[in-house]
Amino acid sequence: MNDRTIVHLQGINIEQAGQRVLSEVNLNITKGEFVYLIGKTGSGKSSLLKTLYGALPPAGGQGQVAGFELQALNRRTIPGLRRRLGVVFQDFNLLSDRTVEGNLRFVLEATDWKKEQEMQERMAEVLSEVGLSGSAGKRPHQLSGGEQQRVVIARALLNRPEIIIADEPTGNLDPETSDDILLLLRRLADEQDTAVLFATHDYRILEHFPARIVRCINGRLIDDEGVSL
Ligand SMILES: Nc1ncnc2c1ncn2[C@@H]1O[C@H](COP(=O)(O)OP(=O)(O)OP(=O)(O)O)[C@@H](O)[C@H]1O
Repeated sequence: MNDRTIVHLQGINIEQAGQRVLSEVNLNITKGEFVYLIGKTGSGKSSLLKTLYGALPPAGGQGQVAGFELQALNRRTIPGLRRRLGVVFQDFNLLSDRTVEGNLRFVLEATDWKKEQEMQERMAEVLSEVGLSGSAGKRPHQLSGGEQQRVVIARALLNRPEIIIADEPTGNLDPETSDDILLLLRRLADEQDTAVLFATHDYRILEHFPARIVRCINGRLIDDEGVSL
């Protein structure tokens, strides 16, 4: 572990409804690193991601994410952790009755931004980063699936997260649009030093855009070489 470590798990056990899903998980991710998380359906990818964003307390072991101790998280500290993370799901989860700007504003207000000019500037910045500067006034249904996922990524970037946790973010997108979203996240990792943990079933993406891979298999997390982490 060093001062660029953003995820540090040691011997973490993960359970769902009292059943062990993953045992003795060790994982280190550093700032700016791009990591794929793969594994068959039901192998524990989403459970691991939930543990990282504080939605599933570990059933044993030790872990830190963005400086927060996972075992010590509680209702008071979880909002602080969530502010250091950007979470992107397969379903876009945008508020359909609000514009793109309204969706971004909703998050800024929920995370205590107060000054109108600063909010305007930050919304313009994140929309520019995802290539949607002209779309602030549109509603989600006026955007394509790829554009909606870009809005979700813009929303995830608002508070300058140290890591983006993406759970099958391209699962509902066609191959070309999936590539665009993947390349956007990889550019953010390179240019903004944001780590990205990208859960996917899409072996085409892994082949076309190689990066570090961690795999859930037989209740364990293993690295690219098949060594138990
Ligand atoms: N809320 C829950 N309550 C009970 N069991 C759950 C819950 N969520 C997941 N599980 C179980 O935990 C195991 C791991 O599920 P998880 O969703 O983490 O897998 P996954 O690798 O993300 O799968 P997929 O690729 O299908 O999303 C599965 O056996 C699943 O049935």
